[in-house]
Amino acid sequence: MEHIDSPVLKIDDLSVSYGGDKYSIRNVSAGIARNKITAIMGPSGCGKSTLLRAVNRMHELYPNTHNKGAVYLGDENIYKLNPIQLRRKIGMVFQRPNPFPTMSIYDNVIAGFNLNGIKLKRPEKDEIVERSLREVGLWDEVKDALHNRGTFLSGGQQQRLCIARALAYTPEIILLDEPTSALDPIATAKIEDLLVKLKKDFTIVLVTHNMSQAARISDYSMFMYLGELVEYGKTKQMFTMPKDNRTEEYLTGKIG
Ligand SMILES: Nc1ncnc2c1ncn2[C@@H]1O[C@H](COP(=O)(O)OP(=O)(O)OP(=O)(O)O)[C@@H](O)[C@H]1O
Repeated sequence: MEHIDSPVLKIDDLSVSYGGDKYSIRNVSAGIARNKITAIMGPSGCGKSTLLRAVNRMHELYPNTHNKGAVYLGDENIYKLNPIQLRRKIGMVFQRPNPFPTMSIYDNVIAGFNLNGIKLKRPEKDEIVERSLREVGLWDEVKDALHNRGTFLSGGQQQRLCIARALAYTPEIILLDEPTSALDPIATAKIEDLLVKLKKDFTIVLVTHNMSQAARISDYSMFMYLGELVEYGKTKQMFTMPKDNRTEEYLTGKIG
């Protein structure tokens, strides 16, 4: 397994169950490299989303979950933090662009603050909205329509809006669960370019089914299989010289 010096996040022997003694991921340990893109790959049901959710405690939104092990953000075990505070530091973007349908573009960007009862003055809100929309390359496209609903945007624009919503909190880490699987190739390419740009300021962890996407944009890759982290290393190395048989079989299309 890849050793990461001074990781921003350290996953330590983590197992997660949605109920009973069946664990959907088992004994996962890995450091996540700061200001890099880490891809999580593997066949359907291998536990990619579960691992991603466990890193900002979104899995706890399902009933009966429990976990063993720990995840450290700096020196703090995230399971000892307040989940709302934690999700300000580790944001999440989902597969389907999900702007709040009744809210304007402007309100979508600052939704996290409003929903959590954080009061901001108008100039602060304006500043956060403009900064976040600029960061995702959407400002020029929407600056004259900020008070229109976000759902009028194209799928790719909506997904960039959802990334802007995550960035509004200036998190340390952004988790993305198959963020381009509902998008066409042009919108996908824009999101991929955006993620490569964003890694200068943020650490990115990306679940993807799309091996060529992982190869194109990630620095490190994890290969998961049946709930286990089978291989973790530099993406180039994993794609050219996988160490585990199962990784090779997945990359060559024999499993998954
Ligand atoms: N809310 C849930 N309740 C119970 N079991 C779940 C839940 N979510 C996932 N699981 C189970 O956990 C295991 C891992 O699922 P997970 O969604 O993490 O895999 P995945 O690799 O992300 O799959 P996919 O690529 O299909 O999204 C599967 O066996 C799945 O059935």
